[in-house]
Amino acid sequence: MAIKTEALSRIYKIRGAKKGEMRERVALEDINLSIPRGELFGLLGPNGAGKTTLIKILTTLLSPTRGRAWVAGFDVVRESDKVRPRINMVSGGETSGYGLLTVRENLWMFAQFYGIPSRQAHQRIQTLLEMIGLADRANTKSSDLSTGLRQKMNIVRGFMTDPEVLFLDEPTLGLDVQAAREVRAFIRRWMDENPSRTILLTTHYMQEAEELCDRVAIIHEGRILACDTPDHLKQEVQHEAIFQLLVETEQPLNSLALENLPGVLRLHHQWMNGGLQLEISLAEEGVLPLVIGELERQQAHLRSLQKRQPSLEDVFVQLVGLRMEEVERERGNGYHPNTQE
Ligand SMILES: Nc1ncnc2c1ncn2[C@@H]1O[C@H](COP(=O)(O)OP(=O)(O)OP(=O)(O)O)[C@@H](O)[C@H]1O
Repeated sequence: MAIKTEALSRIYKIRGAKKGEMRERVALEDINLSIPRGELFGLLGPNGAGKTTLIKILTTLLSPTRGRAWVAGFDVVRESDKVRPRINMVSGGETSGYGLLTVRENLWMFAQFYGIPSRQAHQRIQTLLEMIGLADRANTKSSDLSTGLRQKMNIVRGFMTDPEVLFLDEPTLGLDVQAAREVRAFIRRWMDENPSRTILLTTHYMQEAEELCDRVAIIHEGRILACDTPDHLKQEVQHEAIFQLLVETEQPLNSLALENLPGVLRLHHQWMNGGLQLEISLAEEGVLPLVIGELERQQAHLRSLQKRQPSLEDVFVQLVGLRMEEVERERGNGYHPNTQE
């Protein structure tokens, strides 16, 4: 196993409202994971689910409160000195390196920190810069790079040591569609080049988990709710018929009346492009005429109707009862600026 955890838990002590009062916040509870070598494993969950805490423990930056974890066969607490040379980590949105140095100089500096022999370092930097599409900016000061290009430099920094196990915490956070696509393609290519490489990636982008990961664990409030291949996870909701409807209406929609129709499993609605977009999960397709009838009764005019395949978002909703963005909104810390959607 590249990564293994047994009943791993982490509790933070936080100040309570009263003076001197300390409270406990459970960030991870009884996490049991077995990730074999060669797997690109995704941890999918909203902000605050415990993803970063888990990565910090596995990368020896934080101690667990209970339970044990092994990375590359070594205990992350007792043998942290053996774990560290075998791993690397990249976090989305981080700014590593010095702005005054060029891309190549920054990467060279990190190669020296990591102890990579000079000739090998030069070669790896060049190969990785070409692979990720940054070779033409090698001599640009990193402070002059856009967010996307700076993140590509960080990615090269993480991959440069050719780690046995690589941890990517939200690697495409805040990137535009094109940059995110290039970073994902780079990650997949790196994995395909060597079957013994392992990546644990965290994300709250459903599509990223679905597209990139061999297996995905859905994590919420410190617990793993489901863990399987994206296809197997989606099979759980495969029997549902999911429709996207765009309606025009002058008056507020009585969504409760729609939700209470027999056979309607879930309903989500939001204003979009001047109309109201409804996403509705039905026990079977035959329920659709009832929905359309109710919309007509409410004088909501149907502008478009589309059936769509179930996604990991539907799996999340089925497990948690809310969409991921609703969980994040409820937490009150807003939604990450999601430029990819
Ligand atoms: N140093 C800390 N002290 C107290 N509570 C913390 C600390 N770090 C994280 N937490 C809390 O632990 C829980 C899990 O946080 P964590 O950062 O691991 O989640 P996450 O899934 O990585 O989300 P994000 O993407 O927002 O970092 C949250 O409730 C968070 O507020």
